[in-house]
Amino acid sequence: MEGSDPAMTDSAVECTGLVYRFGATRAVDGVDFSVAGGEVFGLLGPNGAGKTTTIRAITTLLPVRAGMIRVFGHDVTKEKIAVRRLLGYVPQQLSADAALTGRENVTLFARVYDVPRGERARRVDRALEAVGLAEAAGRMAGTYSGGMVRRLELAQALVSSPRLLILDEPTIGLDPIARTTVWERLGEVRSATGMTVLVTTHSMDEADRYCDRLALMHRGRIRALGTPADLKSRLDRRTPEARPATLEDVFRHYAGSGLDDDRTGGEFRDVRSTRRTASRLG
Ligand SMILES: Nc1ncnc2c1ncn2[C@@H]1O[C@H](COP(=O)(O)OP(=O)(O)OP(=O)(O)O)[C@@H](O)[C@H]1O
Repeated sequence: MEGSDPAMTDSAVECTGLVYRFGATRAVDGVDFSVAGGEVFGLLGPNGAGKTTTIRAITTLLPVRAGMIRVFGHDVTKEKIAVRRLLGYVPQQLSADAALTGRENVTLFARVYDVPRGERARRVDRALEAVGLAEAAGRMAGTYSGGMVRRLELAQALVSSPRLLILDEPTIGLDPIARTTVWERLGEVRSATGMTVLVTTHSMDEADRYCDRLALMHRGRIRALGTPADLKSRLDRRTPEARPATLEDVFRHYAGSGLDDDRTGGEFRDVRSTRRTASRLG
């Protein structure tokens, strides 16, 4: 598919047989899934399940040594630059600079992503507007609330007009109103542009409400895949109970007793990284 026309495929992401090891740890252990163009696809799973490793491979930040990933038909190994041009990525780690204004932060990303100089100012304003930060754009990012920082990071990723936006835990550490605002802004950009969204989350509630389809990961593998309604109704058939299954029931069924269960495979560094993200946003 080298040099193929991305418009020729409806599939935003095709991930086949992905295996990724950190030394002896098989962080991703044979993962297959595809994300259709225009959908919001959620990767759900406990700490250490392999979600971040999977999306870092999709973004080309980790090498794909076993398996294959295509983004709009482009092979992430052979066509790195083409893939990067199609992507926006909001990592878990802080990507905004507290000592720069909101506008300066987004402008920096516009340069990094090679947004043509003549279009930069307009695209930066549009991205800030899209996330509701037009008025605060002249303020230092260090004075922003956690929700504003997350929306600023969203603007940074949107400035290149990506066809695929990848978000790692976009609402971690945010209060309920800030969470809703992030999702609403995302929804508005999606309806305006048809952008595809791939998101990792621990929030069952958000996965249920905002994702078209979900893959539930546990110990490097996908244990269940489908729409939130599918996943819940499948569980209903297996364990008929008085009340309908929730997504949390689905999660417990496939991943053990809960997010903080020590059998789920999360390690110290997983907790540390989650806390670091949460505290800088809190
Ligand atoms: N740089 C690294 N070096 C060594 N092991 C790592 C590294 N990154 C991840 N791992 C291990 O790989 C496994 C999967 O980690 P990953 O970060 O992909 O999980 P995750 O599902 O994203 O977790 P979280 O929800 O905590 O972000 C874990 O066992 C983790 O400890």
